[in-house]
Amino acid sequence: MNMKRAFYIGRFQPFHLGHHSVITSIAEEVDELIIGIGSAQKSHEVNNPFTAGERVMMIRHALEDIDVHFYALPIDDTLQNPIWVSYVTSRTPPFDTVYTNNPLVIELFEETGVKVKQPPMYHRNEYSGTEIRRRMLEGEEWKHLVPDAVADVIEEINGVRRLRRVAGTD
Ligand SMILES: Nc1ncnc2c1ncn2[C@@H]1O[C@H](COP(=O)(O)OP(=O)(O)OP(=O)(O)O)[C@@H](O)[C@H]1O
Ligand SMILES: NC(=O)c1ccc[n+]([C@@H]2O[C@H](COP(=O)(O)O)[C@@H](O)[C@H]2O)c1
Repeated sequence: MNMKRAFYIGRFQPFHLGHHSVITSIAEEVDELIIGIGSAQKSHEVNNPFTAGERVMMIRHALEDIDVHFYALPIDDTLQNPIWVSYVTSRTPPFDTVYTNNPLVIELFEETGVKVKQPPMYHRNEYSGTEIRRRMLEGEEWKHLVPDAVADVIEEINGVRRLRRVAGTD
């Protein structure tokens, strides 16, 4: 069995339609995709409101329509950057390509000889976790920027109320 397996890492706070578009394109190039849920230990913060388990739920439901085997795996941060790549690979199935636009992630993987591809950005001004959290806080429309399944998860966990509470605006 010689599978083409790739790794895509993000915080997914929340998982949005930009992530969905990237994964749809990656799915055409690989047999299996490992989705790393970064900063897994963080939640209940203005920039990281959702738990790792809630982000697993978002991804699981949002990707029901996608034709690729995927693993959504929470990955905690490490205190030291130089050990992060070996920590990641100790927690994931083997992969040969990383998809990311994060400069630190690019640097750390390239230093260890792993091939990195940078996916194109989709409507980055709106499809952005930062913009979606801002809209939630300001009471603006945000549901059209995420898959319907993600809006349902956020409603189920009362995510907007939590974000406002941790931001001290509710
Ligand atoms: N609109 C988009 N189109 C394509 N790729 C995106 C888009 N938004 C984010 N990405 C990429 O997805 C990966 C994971 O991103 P992340 O989960 O941090 O989302 P984000 O929208 O950048 O979140 P935040 O604004 O909270 O930092 C990163 O490589 C990021 O560059
Ligand atoms: N030392 C570390 O723990 C380390 C290093 C590089 C990236 N990361 C994580 O990888 C993820 C990258 O995702 P983004 O592209 O969404 O920023 C983040 O969760 C970030 O914390 C962690």
